Parts: sequence; C-alpha cells; structure tokens
Amino acid sequence: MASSSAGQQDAARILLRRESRALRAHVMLPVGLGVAATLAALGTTWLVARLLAALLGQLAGSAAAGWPELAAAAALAALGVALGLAQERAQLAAGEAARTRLRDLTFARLLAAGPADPRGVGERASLVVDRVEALDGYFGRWLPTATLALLAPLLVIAAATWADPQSGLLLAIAGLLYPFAMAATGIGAATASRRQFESLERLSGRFLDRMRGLPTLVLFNRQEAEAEALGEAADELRVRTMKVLRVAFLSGTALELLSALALACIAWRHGGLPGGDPTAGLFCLLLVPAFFAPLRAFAAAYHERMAAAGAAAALAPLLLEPEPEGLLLQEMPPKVVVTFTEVRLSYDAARAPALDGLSFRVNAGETLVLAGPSGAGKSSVLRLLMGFNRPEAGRIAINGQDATALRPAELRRISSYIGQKPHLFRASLRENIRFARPEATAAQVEAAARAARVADFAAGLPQGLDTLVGEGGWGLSGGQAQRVALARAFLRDTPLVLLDEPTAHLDPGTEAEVIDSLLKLCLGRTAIIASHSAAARARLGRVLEISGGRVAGSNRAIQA
Ligand SMILES: Nc1ncnc2c1ncn2[C@@H]1O[C@H](COP(=O)(O)OP(=O)(O)OP(=O)(O)O)[C@@H](O)[C@H]1O
Repeated sequence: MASSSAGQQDAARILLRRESRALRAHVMLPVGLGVAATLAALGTTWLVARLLAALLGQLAGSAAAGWPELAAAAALAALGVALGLAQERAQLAAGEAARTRLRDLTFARLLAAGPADPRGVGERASLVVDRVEALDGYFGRWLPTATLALLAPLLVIAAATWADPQSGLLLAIAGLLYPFAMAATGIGAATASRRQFESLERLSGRFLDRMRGLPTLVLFNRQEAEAEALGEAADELRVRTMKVLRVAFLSGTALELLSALALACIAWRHGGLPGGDPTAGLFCLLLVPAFFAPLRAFAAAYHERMAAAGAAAALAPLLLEPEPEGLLLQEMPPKVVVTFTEVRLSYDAARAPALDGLSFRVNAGETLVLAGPSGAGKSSVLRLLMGFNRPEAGRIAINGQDATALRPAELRRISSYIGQKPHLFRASLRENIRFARPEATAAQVEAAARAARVADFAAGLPQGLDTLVGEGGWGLSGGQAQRVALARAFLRDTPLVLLDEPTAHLDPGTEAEVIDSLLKLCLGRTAIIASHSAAARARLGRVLEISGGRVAGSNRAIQA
C-alpha cells in the first residue's frame, strides 16, 4: 500500500516534470515579466526613499532634487503596474495552454483505449474535467510564482545589501527561515489537500453514476436513500475542505509573523544608527514588503501544487503509458481478408479465457455471422479487430499481414462498427450521420441517409434531416436509431464492417427491414456480424458457431 502510494507520487512527479518541459515557454513569460516588475519596484522604492528623506529635510538640496525624482518614481510605478498586469495575463495564458494540452492528451488516450479502459464512466469524466482543471493552477500560478519566489527576493536582498549590507543580511536570514515555517505547516497541507481531492473524486464519480441510473433509482424507490448517501459524501468533502483552509490560514500567519520580525529588526538597526544614511535606511525598510510579496504569493499558490500532485497521480497511469506503437497503413486496402489462427484472449488471469484457440477465415467481400450462446466470445472477436484488445497468443491477419503490427487506430480506420444501441449525440440527424466522416460533403451525407433509409422516416420529422435528436431532442425508435448507425457506416465506406447484435431489441418487421439495409451495406465488403438472431443467421451469410471461445461448428466451413 505504502509502496504503491510512493509509486503514484513518483509517477505524478515524472508527469509534472515532463509537462513543465513541454510548457516551458508559457511558464517562463510570466517569470520574465515578474522579474522586470520587481526591478521596476526596486527603482521606485529607491526614488521614494530619497523623496521621503528629502521631505524630512535630511537630504542636502532636497527641494531642487524632488520633482524629477517624483516624476521618475511615478513613471516607474506605472511601468511596474503595467508589468504586473501583463504578468497576470501571461499566467492565465499559461494555465489555459496547460489545460488545453492536457485535456487533448487525456481525451485522446481515453478514446484510444475505448471499451478496454477499466475505469468507470464517472472516473473517466473526472479525469478529463476535474483533474485537468486542477493542473491549470500548477502551470498558471504555482510554477511562475515558485520561480519568482526564488528570484525576486534574491534581487531585493542584492539591492538591500548594496544600500546597507547588514539589512541585506537580515533579509537573507528571514528568507532562510521561511522554508522552515512553510514546512511546519505545509506537510499537513499536503495530506489534507490530497484527502480533499480524493473525497471530491468519490463524490463526483458517485453523482455521475447515480445520474445515469436515475430511472432505475426511481423505479426501485431508492431516491431518498441515495440522496442521503450523497449528502454524507458531500459532508465529508465539507469537513476536508475546512481542514485544508485551516492549514492554509496557519501558514499565512507564520509568514506575517516573519515579515513583522524582519521589519522590526531593520527599523531597530537604522533607528539606532547615529549619522547613518537616512535614504538607505528608508530604502531597506520599504524593501521589506517587496521582499515578502513574492513569498506571500508563493504561500497562496502552494495549495495549487498540492492539488496538482493529486491530479497528476490520477492522470499519470493514463498519460505516461507509452504511445501505442505500430505500423501505419500505406493506403486504405480496397478489399480485406481476415484470418484468425489459434487466437487466445483473456481479460482476467483468474477466469477462463474469452477466446481459446479460435481459428476462422473471412474472405474478401464475404459476410460471416458469428453465432453462439451469451459469453461465447463473439464481441471479443470484434474488439480484437478494432484494436481495443490484443491477443495473448495466436495470430490475427488482415490481408495476410499481422494485424497486431499495425497501430490500433489503423485497425479502426479500415472498419465501421455498429453496436446494439447506437449513441445519438444531441445534434441534428444530419450531424449525427456526418459524425462518421466530418469532411463528407452534404451530397455524400444525403446519399448515406438514403442508402440506410434514414431519409424515409426523416421526411416525416419537423425539420427533416435537420431535426434535433439525442438527449432532449426528437426521440427515435430502436429501428430508426439503428438506421442512423447504418447511414454512418455507409458514409464511412470502409472495406471491413463489424456489427455486434445489430438487430437486437427490434420487432420482426423492423428487423427484416434493417437486414435488407445490412445486406446492401455488406455487399462488396468483408463483414463480421455477431448475432443471436435466427433471421440474421438465415439471411446474412455464412454462420460460424462459437462456444467457450472456440469454433463449435460451421455450416459451410472455411477453416483457416
Ligand atoms: N471487459 C471485460 N472484462 C472482463 N471480462 C470480459 C470483458 N468483456 C467480456 N468478458 C468476458 O469474456 C467472455 C466473452 O465475452 P463476449 O462479450 O465476447 O461474449 P459474447 O459472445 O459477445 O456475449 P453476448 O452474446 O452476451 O454479447 C465472457 O465470459 C465475458 O464475461
């Protein structure tokens, strides 16, 4: 347990380091602007110290020297404000760049893993949304602020040492004490923040899961019990958030104390210095806030680092996984021959393999119906052909070439998939079809809609193909939704078609119509169809019975 948590922290560190390198240019801009703002503040402080000393009548020829210095101080102060604003904007931009990059990476990895990803829906949503969001502050606030918390106080110490070496030394000592004050309170902050994040993830995962199953909760009259459980989880989050705030408040108090002490020491030194330079004394006193300002920003941004550590630990297993390797297709093959030879696939070492030495061949342009009882391994065959899983033994060949040598995404490029219940996005029917090939022309989308006979029922909808469907849109029947999926497959126009129970849940009449369209779709393409349906077996093509992950029998067998 302890070593796995240490492993997670290491992985989080590796991920943060890798991403910091990738985003270096974005992070260095606010640092550069912050250094420039500090230099402007030092100049302003020096001029203000001279003016104050002159005002107190202690500088020779004060009245004559006052106006140009006042103008220069005002100009430098204005420059400092402008640089500060530019720094703020650059920090926001760095955070945004980090968010965009990490969200794209996370999303791409989750999409590539597809159904093979073992994470729950809630967890996956939390990775893309909350976890990535938590890293925004790390790159936008923490990294620039932490770098400036090192550089800016060093510049202030150098300026103070130039004016009065002993004041410089005092500031240096305060700077050295600061990490101890932070460490005393920061260790607690790390744990509190990690726990807060864990409970936030639990709450959001549970909420999403229950929202998806809302009709089931209502049917079983469990809504009150669930609301109570969600309330308890929310309460746990509240307690943990308060703990984080308490610790953050403590670290702020430690810093204020240190700042007051440094101010008192410098004031005491210059107050008791007979015949000392009043400008230097005032300058050093005025430098104390400038010295502590970057450290205060550092303390305020510290929780960003803690939140990022938790988020990076959750994202690391996904983002540090090496990119799936493999060959790219030179060109789209016009025809596809699929051969399985003694293929074995296990999802779980403790359970019997899903495919156990399965062999078959599907010729170019042929349709093969995979039949067999539930759990026989039909869907597993399709998942292998889509590159979501890899066989642990045996060989899968596409046109005689080892399919596992190809990059998994390339396998998906040559195939179209239709499942039992196609997902309709909240968009028009037209957009739902175009989703399969975004670059398709309007004429191609309409041709696909006609081929799949979507156009037939679309004619009766309020806005035809432009009718909004999906969540909150026009409801479609199972058969109509399946026609949209067929239209997507027509539009993709790939040489291989993979179908998983495409006529499940349809009445015999609708099923017969969908099979007519399937026959049209499969014409000239290689098709593999997992189906329990007697009608599909009778009409679609050669049937291969599988059972327990191996061939049980085949009516017109073409074995590998
Ligand atoms: N993601 C998974 N993790 C673990 N085991 C799995 C997973 N998917 C499938 N299995 C197991 O693999 C075996 C084959 O499942 P598969 O879905 O391929 O069967 P099927 O013939 O398509 O079944 P059905 O007709 O019910 O869809 C089953 O024992 C199933 O429990």
